[in-house]
Amino acid sequence: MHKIPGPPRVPLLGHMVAMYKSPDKIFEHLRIWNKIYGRLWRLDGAHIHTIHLTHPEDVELILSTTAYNQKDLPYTFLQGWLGEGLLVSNGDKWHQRRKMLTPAFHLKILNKYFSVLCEHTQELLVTIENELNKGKIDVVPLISKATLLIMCETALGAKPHEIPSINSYIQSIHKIGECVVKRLIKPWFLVDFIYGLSFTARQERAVLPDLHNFTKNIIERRRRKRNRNTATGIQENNVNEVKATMLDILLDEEAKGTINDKGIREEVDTFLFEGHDTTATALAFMMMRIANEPDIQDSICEELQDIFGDSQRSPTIEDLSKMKYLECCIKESLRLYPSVPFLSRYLTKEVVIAGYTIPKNTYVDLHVFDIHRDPEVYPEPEKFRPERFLPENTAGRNPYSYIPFSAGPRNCIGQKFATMMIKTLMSGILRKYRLEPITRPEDLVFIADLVLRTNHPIDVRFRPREHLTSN
Ligand code: HEM
Repeated sequence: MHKIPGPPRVPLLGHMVAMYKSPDKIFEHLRIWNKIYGRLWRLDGAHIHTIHLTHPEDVELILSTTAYNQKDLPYTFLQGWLGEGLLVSNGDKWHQRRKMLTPAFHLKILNKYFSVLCEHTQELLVTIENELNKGKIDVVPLISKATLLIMCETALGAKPHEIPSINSYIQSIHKIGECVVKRLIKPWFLVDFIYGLSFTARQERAVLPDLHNFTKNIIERRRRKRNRNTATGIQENNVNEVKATMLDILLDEEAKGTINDKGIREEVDTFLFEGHDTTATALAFMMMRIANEPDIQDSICEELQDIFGDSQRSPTIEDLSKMKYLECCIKESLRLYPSVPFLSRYLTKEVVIAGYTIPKNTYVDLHVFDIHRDPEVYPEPEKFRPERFLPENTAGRNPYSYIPFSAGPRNCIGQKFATMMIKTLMSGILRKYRLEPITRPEDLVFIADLVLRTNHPIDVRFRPREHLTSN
């Protein structure tokens, strides 16, 4: 281990001093160290040793097998909120829950969600129209609200009018993210007792009831509705409602005794966060980037014109499968702006990586953001080039050089649904509006957080397409 390169260490403190920085500086420094030390390097803080990886072959070694898919820090910092939900659980519990929840993402079920996606797209277009007079719109809160409402209705069966306090739920998630990052950079916060006494812990404790009550109310409402339907013999099929939501699958399992109320709440909290925040992040960055790439935006619109002509009709699932160029743009956007910029694993057994023997109890951080910017794999990596993802250009590329949804047995369970959401919302927006740049790619200052965020708004101007020819 001691032969592995890394930034200079301070005796006893290791790299703790180097890591004690603001969230934007941490993000920047991790990137600088990736550049200086390359494929494999090391950071130590107190008794914690972390290996940092940026090479697809090493990433494959870790992600392709269940042998190295244990999660520990920083995921354990989320346990006050997400308990032992799928994102943070390990071992048999993770395996059993993953098996239980996989049917909720079967294509047949996702297709049933499609009409809900279309309705929410229309509502988003109305919201945008109402905000046009502002001249520019910060797309992060706009899209976060839309994806949260979509997740509530599809995964949990809750209609918008049944959901209170959406804005405060979103703010509470941001607050938790800040607490996790503060806990990571202050090694004394690794001691639960010390952390518990801190102002940050008090902030975390203050927002947890908001987060938990939000989902608890939705679960209770669904339970009561199901009980009423059972009592009156109504089948959800007959009431024109999306059935077999993820929550219904969990409530069915509860009836069989394979999960309890606490387990249901853990999974609902996990899905709601993972499902809406990552997708909103992906969409927000994509809208900003497309606004800055007028030729690419024109090409997407030509494809949409070929599919829809001048019709205002709603899309169908078949239409989505024809949006090949838009799909390449989504992939290219997720390459440049992966919603989850870092992944972390905890080694429970020794592994040899790039000739170094890494002992067990070491953390392994995978730098998705920089893996996606390797100039050997993606020449001129900062350029937005959707054609990188045309089938003829991906042949022969190591699949672990593109991991916005992670990869292997612990990959993102919601990947197909996320892509469907992004395609539906993005195509709906671009059919009605031309996106024009306010925030530029070079203005972005990323910060270390649970998902990729910036320390400033991401603004875009929306110009109605019917006005374009006359203006
Ligand atoms: C663009 C949107 C999305 C992106 C980029 C994304 C990305 C990811 C990534 C990178 C992971 C692995 C995290 C890790 O190992 O630390 C993950 C896991 C997960 N994602 Fe997503 N995700 C997206 C959308 C969704 C959606 C829509 C859902 C649910 C409906 C979802 C549910 C989950 C869950 C439950 C896990 C944990 C899986 C496990 O550990 O077995 N995600 N996601």
